[in-house]
Amino acid sequence: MTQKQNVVVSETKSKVMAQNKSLGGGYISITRRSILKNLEINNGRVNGWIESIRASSPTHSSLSQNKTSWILHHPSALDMFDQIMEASKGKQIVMFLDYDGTLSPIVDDPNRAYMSNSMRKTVRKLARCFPTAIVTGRCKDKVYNFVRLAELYYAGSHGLDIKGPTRTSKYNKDRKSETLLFQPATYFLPMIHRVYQQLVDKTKPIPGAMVENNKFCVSVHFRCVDEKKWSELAQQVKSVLKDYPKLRLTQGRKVLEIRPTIKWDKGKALEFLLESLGLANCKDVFPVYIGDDRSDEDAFKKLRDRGQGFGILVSKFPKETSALYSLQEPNEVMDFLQRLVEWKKV
Ligand SMILES: O=P(O)(O)OC[C@H]1O[C@H](O[C@H]2O[C@H](CO)[C@@H](O)[C@H](O)[C@H]2O)[C@H](O)[C@@H](O)[C@@H]1O
Repeated sequence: MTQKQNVVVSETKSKVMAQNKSLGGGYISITRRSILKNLEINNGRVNGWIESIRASSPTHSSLSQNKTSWILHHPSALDMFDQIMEASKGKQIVMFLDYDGTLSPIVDDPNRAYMSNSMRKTVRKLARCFPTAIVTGRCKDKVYNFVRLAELYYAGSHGLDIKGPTRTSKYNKDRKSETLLFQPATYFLPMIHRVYQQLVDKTKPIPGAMVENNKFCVSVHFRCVDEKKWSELAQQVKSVLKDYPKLRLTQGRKVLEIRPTIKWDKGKALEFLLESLGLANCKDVFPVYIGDDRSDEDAFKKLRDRGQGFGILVSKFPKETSALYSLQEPNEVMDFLQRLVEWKKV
């Protein structure tokens, strides 16, 4: 056994990693391969796009064969609960929670990605026990309308729009956090707005396509677009983006995300929030980040690099990840958060 990120992991890890890498090619179906073959996006680099689709939309049956070995590498955070708590002993736990696919289940209509009342109650209790932040690709105000908990920190637009709690709790009594507002990409606002409008126009003819304005970034959803039209959609996005070298394209779960090129992501947002809490240089901090998507990997990686706390990937399928642990779905996230609350009370 070896000690990694304050938590004990099994020696089988390296073997499993090698195995996962060699099995990586099986994550995409033949049909998708042929549909995506002609795609050119991000200055003609099609490979990144295909890989992203593979990782974010794993449906191939071979995945289930890999599951057993993957779970050895990323065990369930519920199964490892006691070990996790042991590793956090004497340290300040700080909770970072992604929204879509983590606190709310993935649904076809992004405007209806509601969080359950039981999840809201659990997160409310969690925030009484530990400093808690929502870190999301969504616009901050939109995610706030879903979560409706004023005692939390919010980092919207992939961390480009950060706001402190507006209700005091034992973690922000000094009221400094109430005035916390950080927006490192305001320069991009007019550009993002223009791109949003152009994308709405360009994607209108594609049935099922939907463009979402996330303030400092834009999401082009293709969950409800026929796979035969994915290529066309990507071409339209590319045709808009070619005039905006200061914007970059990333991909989430059936969504293309247009973001400013500045070096800022969910990992940097996590670090910024630790700093705001006065915990950035503290050895006794134990940050836990839970997320389901590609953009959450920046935060998982940040925790690995810092050697503090760990990430939990929410996924039913094996995915390449820097998270240490896994949970299968938002219901399991709720169970895990509930156990944290109960543990803190004891
Ligand atoms: O960082 P996140 O909170 O995970 O935000 C990433 C994207 O989440 C939302 O889209 C995802 O959830 C939708 C609702 O379940 C689903 O329809 C979509 O296919 C998913 O990609 C959000 O709507 C996007 O703007 C975010 O970029």
